[in-house]
Amino acid sequence: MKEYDINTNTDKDQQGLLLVSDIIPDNLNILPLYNRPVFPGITLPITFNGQSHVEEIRYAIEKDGNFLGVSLVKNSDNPKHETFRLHETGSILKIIKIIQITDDSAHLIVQAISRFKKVREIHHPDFTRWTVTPVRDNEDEMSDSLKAYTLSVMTNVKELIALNPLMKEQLKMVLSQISYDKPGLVMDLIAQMLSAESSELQEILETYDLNRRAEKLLLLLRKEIELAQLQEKIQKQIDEKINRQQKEFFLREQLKAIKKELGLEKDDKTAEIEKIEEKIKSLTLPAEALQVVQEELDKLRILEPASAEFHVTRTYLTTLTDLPWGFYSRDNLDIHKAREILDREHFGLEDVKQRILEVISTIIKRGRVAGSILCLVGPPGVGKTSVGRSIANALDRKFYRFSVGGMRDEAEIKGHRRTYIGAMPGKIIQSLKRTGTSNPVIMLDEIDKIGISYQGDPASALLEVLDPEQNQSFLDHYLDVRYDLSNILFITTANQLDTIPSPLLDRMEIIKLPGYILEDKVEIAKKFLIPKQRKEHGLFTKDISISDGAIKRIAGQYAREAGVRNLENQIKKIMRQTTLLQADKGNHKVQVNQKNLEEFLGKPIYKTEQLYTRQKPGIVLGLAWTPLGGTTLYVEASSVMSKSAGFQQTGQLGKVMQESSHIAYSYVRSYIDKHPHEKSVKNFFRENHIHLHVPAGATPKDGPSAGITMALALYSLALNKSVRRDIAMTGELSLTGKILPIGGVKEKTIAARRVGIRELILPSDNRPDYEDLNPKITEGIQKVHFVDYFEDLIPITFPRSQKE
Ligand SMILES: Nc1ncnc2c1ncn2[C@@H]1O[C@H](COP(=O)(O)OP(=O)(O)OP(=O)(O)O)[C@@H](O)[C@H]1O
Repeated sequence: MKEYDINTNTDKDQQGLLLVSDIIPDNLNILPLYNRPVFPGITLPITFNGQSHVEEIRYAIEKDGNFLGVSLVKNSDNPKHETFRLHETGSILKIIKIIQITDDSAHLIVQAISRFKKVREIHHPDFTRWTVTPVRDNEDEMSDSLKAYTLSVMTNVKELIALNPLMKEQLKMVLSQISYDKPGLVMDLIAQMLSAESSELQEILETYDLNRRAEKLLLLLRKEIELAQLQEKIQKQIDEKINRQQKEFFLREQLKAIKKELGLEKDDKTAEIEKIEEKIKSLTLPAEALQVVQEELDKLRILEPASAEFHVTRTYLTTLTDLPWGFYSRDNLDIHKAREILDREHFGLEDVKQRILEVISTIIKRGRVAGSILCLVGPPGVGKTSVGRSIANALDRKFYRFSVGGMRDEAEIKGHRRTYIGAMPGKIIQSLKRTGTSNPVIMLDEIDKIGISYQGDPASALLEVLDPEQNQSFLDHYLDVRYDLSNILFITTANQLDTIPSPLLDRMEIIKLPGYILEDKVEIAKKFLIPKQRKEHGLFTKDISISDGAIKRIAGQYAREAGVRNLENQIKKIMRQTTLLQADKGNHKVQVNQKNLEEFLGKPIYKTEQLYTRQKPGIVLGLAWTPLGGTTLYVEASSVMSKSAGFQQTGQLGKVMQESSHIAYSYVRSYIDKHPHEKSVKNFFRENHIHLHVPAGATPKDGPSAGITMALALYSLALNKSVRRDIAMTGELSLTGKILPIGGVKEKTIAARRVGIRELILPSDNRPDYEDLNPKITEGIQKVHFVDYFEDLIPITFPRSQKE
């Protein structure tokens, strides 16, 4: 039996006296500790869970005089029996107070009395029970080395206290209570406070020799200090960062306040409002707009800058004040200069230029645009857009262009109401903002392709914009303030007139650009397209030359359409290859001529001038007008012997064209009946099923102007005689054989010339149209036959030898 002084603070006088309750029994119940060991000298609360542990504690209270042992569970030992898992050195605890004890948990306040060493295990069916021997520190003789160790420990502890404020209070209290003559106790108390690993702490517990214990503790203390230093460093860095940010924030706020106090700077909202007010001063706002602006400004003043409403109002005011209220560019009043600009930028187009100059001179004379809406109509690539730009240049006005093709929403023209999120003004107001003047030239492209949908009718919105009666006070939904558009010169472009809504068409001044003949294209290429593309590809005159013959071949065999865009594309192709050749071979001069053209552009797209090189009965060359320009078109008729007569047409003919084919069929049948013909001819339509076809079957065609062509094809088929190859015709046929006038004389003449036709047949009523044509267009046409009746065609079209 060993005795132990449990009161660490007891006076020397009391040391000899021992209470019965302080006598530690030899055999104790041993309870496991899972986290860290308990060091002697410590009083601490402790909880044990589990029914068997509660039983053990009860036993300790009842039988072992409140003493029990605790020992740390080993990490990787035999888990089967706790005995094998427990370290053999542990601590003897005395239960000082029972806080709560239930069937499966016990909360206690215990005091660790001393270390113990296991002597042997006592067999007990339910408990882990060992015979233990308490281990006391030998502090009787304080050697010098132990003193030194103790001092060193204390120095390190002080260092640690300085670093770790959490430990500070605890350690301070401990240190104040202990004296240096109990170094073992001091070390145990310090060890209890360290955050070291449980195995390291257990090692300290198991080290009975004080010098060695101090050594080990010093190691742990150093570690702890380093950890604390690192922690402090990290903390400092974080603090610094936060402090810097806070400092900057405070300084900035202070600066703002100082500046505001000194009147040097306003807050964001005031600055914003003043900016808008400043802008208003520079504008000539009409009274209505001014009132709205003032109202909106008042609203802005009371709104919170962070609110959505503030944002909406500010955007509205910015848009409104960004418009060029009262700003007009000064028009060029010199008509000669205007003519010079038009001539400089475009080849040919004499009558177009003439019409444009008339419009410009009116604008100059009246000093305002009012009423002039130009509509440039023509196939793609004939220069509608570039003529529009030239008009702006000639007038010295800003130019803005946008396409209305496919536009389905009225809001694109008139804007969205401001209540919608992301609302914007319409295209017209946007173009004013972009150009910065109230009198630009605005080009509305593809007006013939404007759409209608459930979102409104953009065409009627356009009417409001274009109509001189209405556009003085145009109301955009977003702006909600009237804007005078009457000084804008509107130019529209279209490929065809038929699909333009008639109220719009009525208000426009139509200027037709019919397309170019081969010679024009060669000139345009030489004078405009080649120099332009050369420049755009970074080439000089010395780098590339394209012979006249080659240009002619490009225009004739690679780009035969009415405009010059394809021609320009072919020229681009040559330029691109030149730049590549130069990159490969250094400063290499490229010379393109008729012979080597194919090396650049590949095989020609159009080989022969005409589809048919040999004429056959039933085939007649007609002339047609399409949105892509004038074109030549063959009509083919063929017969199938059949018991029942019949007539069918193919080639995607529109309704009007189908009707006119029926007229041709009926008329030719009755013409043959009424006039002397051979019997086989007389019976031809009764005995044959007739098929009429217009090639390029995939392209839709319509209109009445192929009437005479179809009738002649049927007549030629019935007679089994071919018509002349070198003649082309156009004209509407009435049921009585009268030939009625048609449109697009100019385009059709150009188309005929493009394929080398030299003789034309036109309705008599179209004579003035033809005679009005520029001699340059009619230059290559040797003869034009003006006809009134179907009969007139016969002597012209059938070669003399075959004539009846
Ligand atoms: N008479 C001309 N003189 C000089 N260049 C021309 C002439 N006609 C057309 N061009 C040029 O042809 C190119 C195509 O013209 P543009 O784009 O104006 O055609 P467009 O008629 O507006 O075609 P789209 O209907 O497809 O918009 C432009 O580079 C233009 O400068």
